[in-house]
Amino acid sequence: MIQLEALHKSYTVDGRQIAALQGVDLQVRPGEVFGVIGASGAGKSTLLRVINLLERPDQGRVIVAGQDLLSLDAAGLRAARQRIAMIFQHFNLLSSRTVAQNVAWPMRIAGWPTARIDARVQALLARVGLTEHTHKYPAQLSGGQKQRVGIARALALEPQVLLCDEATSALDPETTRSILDLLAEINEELQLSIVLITHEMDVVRRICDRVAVLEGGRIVEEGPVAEVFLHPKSPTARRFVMAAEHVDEGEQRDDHAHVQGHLWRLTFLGERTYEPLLGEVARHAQLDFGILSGRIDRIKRVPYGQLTIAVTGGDLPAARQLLADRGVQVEELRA
Ligand SMILES: Nc1ncnc2c1ncn2[C@@H]1O[C@H](COP(=O)(O)OP(=O)(O)OP(=O)(O)O)[C@@H](O)[C@H]1O
Repeated sequence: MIQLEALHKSYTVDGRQIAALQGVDLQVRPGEVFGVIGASGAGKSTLLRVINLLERPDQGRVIVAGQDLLSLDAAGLRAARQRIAMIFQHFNLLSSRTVAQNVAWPMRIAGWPTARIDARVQALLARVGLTEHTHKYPAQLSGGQKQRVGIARALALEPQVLLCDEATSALDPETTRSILDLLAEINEELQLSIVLITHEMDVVRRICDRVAVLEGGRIVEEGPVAEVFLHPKSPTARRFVMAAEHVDEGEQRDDHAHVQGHLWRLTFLGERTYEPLLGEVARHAQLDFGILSGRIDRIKRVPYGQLTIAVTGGDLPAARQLLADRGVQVEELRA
C-alpha cells in the first residue's frame, strides 16, 4: 500500500549538502502500524514527509495505494493527499478556531456542504471522546485533548494512511498510553495504515506491527516488532531497546561479572509467558538457577517475558532441550 523505493534526499545548508535519506526502501502493508525509530537527525521526519510529498525526494519512487505520487500533477496530488492524513508532535491546531471548527477545516477546504460537515464533526468528536469540548478553543485543552482534536481532524476525509510525526512526544506517559490506545483502536476499526516516527522503543512496542530502525538516512534493521524488540541485531536497535528497558549496558556487565555459572537469556512469547516452567526445568535437569533480571510485558497485545538467569550444575543440554521443546528461546550470554 505504501512503497518507498531507493529514496534519496539532501538539504543544502550554507552551500553544504546534508544527506537526510541515503537510499531508503520501505513497504508498509495495508492496515498495519509501521514504526520508524531513530535518533535525532536520523532522517525520520524527512522520511515521513516524503510519504505525502511535503518533502520531495531527489531520487526514488513514492507509491501510495498504487499511485506514483511523483508523477501526479497539482490536482492529482491534492486528491492523493486527502487520503494521507497526518498528526503532529505539537498538534498544529488553529488557535483562533474552536475544536469543532478545527475538525471541520479539511472538509471545508474539500468543499463539503455544511450539514454533512456538522454531522461528521459530531461523529468524529464523539469517537475521540471530546463531545463536551466541542466549542472550546485549543488553549483551553490539555495536550492529550489537543492531540485527540488532531486525530479527529486527520480522520475527517476518511484517509487510507495516517502519518504520525512524534505524536506523543509532548505528552506525559499516561496520556501517551491513552493516545496510543486510541490510535490502535482506530487502526483496527478503520483498517487504515499508520506510519509513525518516534525515538522511543516503548511507543513501537505498544502499537506497531513492524518497525524499521533508521540511522544516518539508512535503514539498519527492520522486522516484526517482537523480533527487533526481543532480539535486536544492530547496535542502534540494541541501544533503543536498552533505553526502553532502563538498562545500562555497562552496569549490567559489572553485575554479571560477579555471578557464577552460565548466563542465559530466556525469551517467552504468548501465553507461555505465564507457565511455571523454570521449576520444572530445574528439577528435570537437576540444576540451580538465580534470576538476575526479568520483565514481563506486552508487545502490542501479545505477552512476552524475558529473563536473564545464572545457571549452575546439572544437565545443561537437557535443560536447553526442554526449554526449546516448550517454545522458550535460549540465548547463551556467557558459557
Ligand atoms: N529543512 C531542512 N533544511 C536543512 N536541513 C534539514 C532540513 N530538515 C532536515 N534537515 C537535516 O536533515 C537531517 C535529517 O533530519 P530529520 O529532521 O529528517 O531527522 P529526524 O530523525 O526527524 O530528527 P529529529 O528527531 O531531531 O526530528 C538532519 O541532519 C537535519 O539537520
